Amino acid sequence: MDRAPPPQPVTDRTTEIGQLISSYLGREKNLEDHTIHLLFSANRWEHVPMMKEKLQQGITVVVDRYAFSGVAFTSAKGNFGLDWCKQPDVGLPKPDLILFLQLNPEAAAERGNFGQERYETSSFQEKVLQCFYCLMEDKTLNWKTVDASKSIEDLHREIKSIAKETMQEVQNKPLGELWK
Ligand SMILES: Nc1ncnc2c1ncn2[C@@H]1O[C@H](COP(=O)(O)OP(=O)(O)O)[C@@H](O)[C@H]1O
Ligand SMILES: Cc1cn([C@H]2C[C@H](O)[C@@H](COP(=O)(O)OP(=O)(O)O)O2)c(=O)[nH]c1=O
Ligand SMILES: [Mg+2]
Repeated sequence: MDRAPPPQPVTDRTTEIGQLISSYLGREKNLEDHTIHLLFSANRWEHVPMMKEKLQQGITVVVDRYAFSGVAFTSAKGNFGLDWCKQPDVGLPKPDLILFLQLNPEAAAERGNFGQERYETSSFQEKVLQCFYCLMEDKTLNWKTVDASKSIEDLHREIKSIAKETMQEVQNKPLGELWK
């Protein structure tokens, strides 16, 4: 059996920055668009020492969303250049694999937990999706798309297999820096 630690979510809503983000997403607090973008990035940077420590110990780090959501969500607002959006996250630990779980919006809506928070509207999500497609054109990153309409068990099996393959491939490679 694998004894991997539980995945670390990044948006971590427990830090002071995370609490600001959480109240913004819950519409309790309004923040200017540049400000929230930088807070999301800061919330990643505050985890970098811990991530590097784990990686140095040979632990595989699994991150939910990461800088790609940062760029996709802010650039979907329409008044931000892609370069500006990427800049605060330049130099973060570079992922060896980025899994994009593809699911059509109707199926996603049926799964519940949709529509409460800021950004959770179909029209905005459609713009975010286009921004993700744009990010996926970057061939210096190892994007893999998986079909998320499968059952949790089948999806788990597929992801585990891709992850194991990647772990083999990169075990002797140095850690890279994102977008550098
Ligand atoms: N492959 C799957 N098949 C069926 N239901 C799923 C699958 N993956 C997630 N779910 C369910 O869909 C809901 C939303 O999933 P989640 O991963 O939390 O999405 P998000 O991060 O986009 O909010 C949860 O109730 C979860 O149990
Ligand atoms: C990580 C990140 C998420 N987001 C958005 C995507 C989500 O709408 C929201 C919260 O993300 P998250 O806390 O990962 O929740 P979930 O995946 O369960 O919806 O914040 C950004 O706008 N920028 C970011 O840098
Ligand atoms: Mg999520």
